[in-house]
This record gives sequence, C-alpha cells and structure tokens, in this order.
Amino acid sequence: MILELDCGNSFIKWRVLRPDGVTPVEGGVVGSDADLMASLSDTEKFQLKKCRLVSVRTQAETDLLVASLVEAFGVSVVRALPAREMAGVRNGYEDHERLGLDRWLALLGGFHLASGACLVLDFGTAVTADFVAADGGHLGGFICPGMPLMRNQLRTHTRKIRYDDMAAERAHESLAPGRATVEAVERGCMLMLRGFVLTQLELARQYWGKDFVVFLTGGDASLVSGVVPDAKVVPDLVFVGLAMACPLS
Ligand SMILES: Nc1ncnc2c1ncn2[C@@H]1O[C@H](COP(=O)(O)OP(=O)(O)OP(=O)(O)O)[C@@H](O)[C@H]1O
Ligand SMILES: CC(C)(CO)[C@@H](O)C(=O)NCCC(=O)O
Ligand SMILES: [K+]
Repeated sequence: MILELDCGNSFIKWRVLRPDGVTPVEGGVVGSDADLMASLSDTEKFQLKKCRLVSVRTQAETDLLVASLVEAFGVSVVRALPAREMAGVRNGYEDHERLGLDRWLALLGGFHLASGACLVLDFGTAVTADFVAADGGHLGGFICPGMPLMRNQLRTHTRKIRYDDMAAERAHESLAPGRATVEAVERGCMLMLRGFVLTQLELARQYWGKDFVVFLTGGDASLVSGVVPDAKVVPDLVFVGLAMACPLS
C-alpha cells in the first residue's frame, strides 16, 4: 500500500491508500514523528511499499523522518519539491522555492478540481490564502496566524488571559460580544478569521467577478465554512496536489 504524509508545523496528517493509489484505507492526525511511527506500526496490516510526502519542516527534520520510515518499513519515499510550473499552474512567487510546499500542492489541487480560477484558504497553524487565475497564473497570497497562534499569543503575552480548552469550546456556541475573558478572546479570534475570509472573497471578486471556486482546507476549516456557504470544504486538498506532484510509477 501507499503512505501519504503532509508534515505541517504542528501536526502530521497521514493516510494509507490501496496500491491503486486512489482508495484511502485509513488515516489520521498525529503530533510527532514518534506518534506517526506508532500509528503505522501495524506493518502487517498496511504492507507499505511506497510513500509520498510533503513537508514544511526543515530539511534536517524531514530527512530524519524519511530515514525512520525507510528503516522501519523499507518504503521508497518520494518528496514533493518546489517547481516553477506544474499541471498548468505557474508559481507566482519571485523565488518559487520560497512558496510553502503545502500551499503549492493545495493550489495545484484546487486549480485541478476547479478547472478554472480559484481561491484556496488553508486553516492550520498558519492561515494562508492563494489566488490562481483561470489561465493557471498564481497571483500570490497571504499568510496570517491561525487560531491556535492567535489564541496562544494572547495567553502568552498577557497576565490575565487564562482559560482551559473546555471553556474555549463552550465559548464558540455563540458570537455575541463576550461577557467573560474566554468568550471575548475566542469569539474575537473567530471574528478575525471570518473577517480575513470575507476580505479574501472580496479581493477574488474584484479579480474574477463570480467566476471562481473557493476551497477551504486545514484542520480549522470548519470554523469559517459558515461564512462561505458556496465554498468547497476539501480537507485532503494537499493530498490531491501531492498525488499530482508525486506520481508513483
Ligand atoms: N484530529 C485533529 N488533531 C489535531 N488538530 C485538529 C484535528 N482536527 C482538527 N484540528 C485542528 O486543526 C488545526 C491544525 O491544523 P492543520 O492540521 O491543518 O495544520 P498544522 O499541521 O497544525 O499546521 P500547518 O499545516 O499550517 O503547518 C488545529 O488548530 C486544530 O484545532
Ligand atoms: C505558511 C506555512 C507555515 C503554512 O503551513 C507554510 O506554507 C510555510 O512555511 N511557507 C513558507 C513561507 C511562504 O510560503 O512564503
Ligand atoms: K497546512
């Protein structure tokens, strides 16, 4: 079977596909290399032969993970690499190697699924927006702190903002002005996210009128899906692009 990995800044998303390369068998989200190895340790079950991965971690960290995978499972590993152009999309960065590979793959996947102009919004540790025109030209994008970073910056840089995860979850039942710290912070950050989304939509409309598809992906996509009812929520958009960038012959 085939192992696919999306190594983000906080989590590794993994899934195992049948040898046909399309049918997912199992997958998950883990917080460390060790947790990943543990999740995959049932080697008999998966019989992994090949692995393709994308990483936004350092070369050294990624090399270490690849070495463990090769040692534990004997897989052959293919990594997504930066490209100036692929599948009809032209990387819009001045230095194409600087564009985060998770963004590159998500926008490749988005353009492929949309067959036209698209706006790709990814809600992970960071929040990113990327614009791809109908002719495949990537216009560039935006990077902002995601929900976990916004919340933790406030917690870290103030004395009196302290609350636990349970309280945070309860605070999201409404978006009314907060009447307790947890509500004020959680709803405030939520409105920042939503405001970001609405601004990106406005920009896309200025470029393309109504002729574009919006994709939402990343672990926190569900937080904002309500403000873009027409958006396509595609949690595995990075994997769509990964399969395009790393065909397994
Ligand atoms: N099963 C899960 N495990 C961990 N986080 C999850 C899970 N489901 C949703 N999330 C949410 O996903 C967010 C993390 O997003 P995601 O996994 O897309 O990115 P990341 O790997 O942290 O960062 P990035 O890919 O941007 O570098 C967390 O804020 C968390 O709220
Ligand atoms: C922005 C993140 C952190 C999102 O995961 C990642 O794509 C990244 O590290 N990018 C490199 C910087 C850039 O894309 O300009
Ligand atoms: K990501």
